[in-house]
Amino acid sequence: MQTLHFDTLIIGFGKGGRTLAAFLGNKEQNVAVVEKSKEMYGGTCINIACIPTKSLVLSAEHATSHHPNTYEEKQTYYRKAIEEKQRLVTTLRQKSYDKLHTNPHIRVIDGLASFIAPHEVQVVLSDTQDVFQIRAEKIIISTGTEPSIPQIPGLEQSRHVYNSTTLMELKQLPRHLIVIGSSYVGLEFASIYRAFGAEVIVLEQQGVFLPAQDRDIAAAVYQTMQNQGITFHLHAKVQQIQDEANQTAVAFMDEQGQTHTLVGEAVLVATGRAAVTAELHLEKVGVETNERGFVKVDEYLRSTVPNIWAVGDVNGGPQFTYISLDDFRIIRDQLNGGGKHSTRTRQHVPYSIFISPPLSRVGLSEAEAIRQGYEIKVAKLPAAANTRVQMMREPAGLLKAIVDARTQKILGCTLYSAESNEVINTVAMAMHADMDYQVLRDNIFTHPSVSEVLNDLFGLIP
Ligand SMILES: Cc1cc2nc3c(=O)[nH]c(=O)nc-3n(C[C@H](O)[C@H](O)[C@H](O)COP(=O)(O)OP(=O)(O)OC[C@H]3O[C@@H](n4cnc5c(N)ncnc54)[C@H](O)[C@@H]3O)c2cc1C
Ligand SMILES: NC(=O)c1ccc[n+]([C@@H]2O[C@H](COP(=O)([O-])OP(=O)(O)OC[C@H]3O[C@@H](n4cnc5c(N)ncnc54)[C@H](O)[C@@H]3O)[C@@H](O)[C@H]2O)c1
Repeated sequence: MQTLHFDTLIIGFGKGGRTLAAFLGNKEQNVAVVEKSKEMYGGTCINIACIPTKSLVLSAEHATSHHPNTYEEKQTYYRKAIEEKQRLVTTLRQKSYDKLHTNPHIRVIDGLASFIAPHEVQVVLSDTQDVFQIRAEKIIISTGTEPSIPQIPGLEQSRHVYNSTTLMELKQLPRHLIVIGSSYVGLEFASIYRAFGAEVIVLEQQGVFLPAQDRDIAAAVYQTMQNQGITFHLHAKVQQIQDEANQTAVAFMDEQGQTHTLVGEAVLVATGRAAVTAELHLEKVGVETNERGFVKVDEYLRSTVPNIWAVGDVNGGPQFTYISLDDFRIIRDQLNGGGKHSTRTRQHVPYSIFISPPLSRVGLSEAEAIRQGYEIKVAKLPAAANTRVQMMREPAGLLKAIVDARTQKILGCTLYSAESNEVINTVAMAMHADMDYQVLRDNIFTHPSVSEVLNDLFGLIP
């Protein structure tokens, strides 16, 4: 069997993997990137996650602002949005491929990789099914995650059940969407499809909505989404899915043990994501995984085998593209001899759930700060206090800042407001710079802007 030799082999074309490939290629090291699907050049984010969903969020907001009346009008906006999403994804996928492909030190291989030995991987080419081996000094596992599908009778057989990838392939706007799961994926899709005009019902097995958030923030989100026409059932145990002529029936049990049946055109399963490690045959080389299949790594992302690292979702860290990118920085620092950056030095990671308006947070919630024993000062402000969001006709939302009463440092901030996905980065920067909260209270911001609300919010700290 043919064996190719490389300095570094990267399995998976995701954010961390491809950024590392470009970095090493520019240093004239020989790198192979093995990706099992041409449709996934660029990875999950570009092709089936962040980029297409956020393109749909913007298109859905545009559609809402035009108040389409009939289903046909709504359908036209939806169809155009799907086309625009596809155009964007195709462009970015090609750009991503070209960036690696045009580098003479990088070889992109379209095939499925699995381990044979700590330095050896077998590759089955996607087109021809030809098999060869790659030998590399360093190997980076960057194989990401895929939808985790619960065992529900009838789910597998149904023609109406989708995951986040397949729902976005639907060219026809479903009249009703039943969403199972109310975290990032469930809420973002509920928000998008509702804005396009579908009837949306969300089923969540937990009894608490957005359990990681303070109750006042969660209540504000719940209320706003309800006002937008989304129905929620918490404590909902989905029991069965059964197709009817052009629809499907979803039976669930409520907290009291009563069974209800919902009928709809489409069901989205948004119940989390599982590590893509089964095909790698990690057991052959002693790369250990945890009970959920994620690769076990230390703070420098080293697996249990010395020359093998894992970056991105597959290492069980937070599932965000910017974390995958930061994983690249951890590896880069090690390969450069510095090795200072690690998951332990990573701090103040912000996040946003792209509902309308987006919910963004950095640092601790009020409840977490109290649990951790801090003496705190808290400020709260309705998002509508900001003139810019009023102008944008998006006044919904609630803002909250938590400050350490002894040190005046910012412990956390939650912004449920239009543009919060941008503004939260300013707060995160202030936290990184270890600034006192008064810096945000007194900083000169442009006017009118959403960021200037930070003057008002931190000005309310007692
Ligand atoms: C619907 C949705 C929306 C999201 N929105 C956001 C967002 O707005 N912002 C954000 O930061 N994050 C978002 N995320 C999370 C983000 O997409 C992921 O954290 C990120 O893409 C993970 O990238 P990665 O580097 O781990 O690898 P991935 O990009 O997942 O790449 C892994 C690649 O490995 C390939 N592969 C797997 N096994 C093999 C094998 N054996 N051989 C060869 N190739 C293989 C796969 O085909 C895949 O292309 C979203 C996720 C979802 C599902
Ligand atoms: N804006 C973003 O950055 C963004 C957007 C989308 C996804 N993501 C990432 O993708 C990851 C996956 O997101 P997700 O929302 O799919 O998963 P998740 O793990 O965050 O949440 C899954 C939800 O489904 C519920 N659930 C599980 N099984 C259920 C069942 N049988 N019936 C009813 N409810 C059930 C859970 O209680 C939970 O609320 C997240 O970790 C996130 O980091 C990020």
